[in-house]
Amino acid sequence: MTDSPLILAVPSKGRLQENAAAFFARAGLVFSQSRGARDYRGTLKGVPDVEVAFLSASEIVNQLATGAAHLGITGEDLIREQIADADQAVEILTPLGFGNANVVVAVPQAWIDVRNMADLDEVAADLRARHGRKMRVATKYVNLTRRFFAEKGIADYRIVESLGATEGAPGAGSAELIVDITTTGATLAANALKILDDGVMLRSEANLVASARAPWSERARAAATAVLTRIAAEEEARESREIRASLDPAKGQALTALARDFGAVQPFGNALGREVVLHCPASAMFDIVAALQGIGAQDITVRTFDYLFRPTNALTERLLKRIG
Ligand SMILES: Nc1ncnc2c1ncn2[C@@H]1O[C@H](COP(=O)(O)OP(=O)(O)OP(=O)(O)O)[C@@H](O)[C@H]1O
Ligand SMILES: O=P(O)(O)OC[C@H]1O[C@H](OP(=O)(O)OP(=O)(O)O)[C@H](O)[C@@H]1O
Ligand SMILES: [Mg+2]
Repeated sequence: MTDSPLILAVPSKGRLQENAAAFFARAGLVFSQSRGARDYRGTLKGVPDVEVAFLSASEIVNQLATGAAHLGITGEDLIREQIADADQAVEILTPLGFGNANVVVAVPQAWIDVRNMADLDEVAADLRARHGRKMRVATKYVNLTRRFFAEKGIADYRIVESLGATEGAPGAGSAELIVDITTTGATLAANALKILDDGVMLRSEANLVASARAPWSERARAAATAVLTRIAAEEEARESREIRASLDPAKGQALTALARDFGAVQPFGNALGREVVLHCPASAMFDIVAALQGIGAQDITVRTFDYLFRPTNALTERLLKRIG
């Protein structure tokens, strides 16, 4: 425990695998799987004290919840479904912009009069009256479903646990409706299902997640800081631009005001003679260029970075604040 390494859990299959690998690669974090591609453990090139565990998105949630892994990438849908006390057990460090999918309640398109969750009350009553049984909901999101249906005041139903091909359940007659994840809607459409108007239970995406229960040794902390520093520097770089220009030094005050107005910084100060260097949010770049032209700047160039290392970063701060 005192000097356990950092365990980093990475999706090894399914929808998140490719994007997760690309995400780490962008941050300059390259896996080495010493014993060939079927090895489920690896290391990070050039970052000591990290053990990489290649697991399914769902197993990553289990390991974060128990503390068997320190950091991992997985879907929020699985976190909310599989961990009852998610906010105690884990800290979501940042959403990653991939693996987007909604967990939804869907019913047969043929149910023309059923549009929202409240309408399910009538469906349930009808099934009971006519067939003497409960309305059945097929899903693998048992906990999310119970919570959401309770919030919507739907109580008269039964969950049929599904382990795959959930969308086929109504057609096969094993359930009346389903709760499942959807991205393009193609699978729902292929099974003649529609999402209820208020039936989006959760908008999920992949997240970088830390375990609050893992053994955060000094070694693990240092390794996590090294990993998060690279991830944050890549993100900071992607969201930033460097602007250089030639400007009359007498315009120093106007330049300082301009930088302040647009949230730009002058990393080398105001003392470069005619040379101006600004770091700015990518979104403000064209406005800043126009403003610079407005005060007489010339030969304005804009560059992107591969990495931008700040003295500290939000990811590391968030982690350290949480694990104390
Ligand atoms: N259609 C989808 N598009 C984008 N992301 C998805 C999609 N379906 C699932 N995901 C995300 O990826 C996670 C993993 O789902 P995926 O189906 O890839 O897992 P898996 O490794 O195949 O495991 P299983 O065998 O249980 O399905 C989901 O929980 C969700 O966060
Ligand atoms: O809205 P769509 O873009 O059609 O995507 C939705 C489908 O994708 C997922 O299944 P997946 O392909 O991962 O197969 P699985 O059920 O075997 O996990 C999910 O369980 C849906 O079935
Ligand atoms: Mg799947």
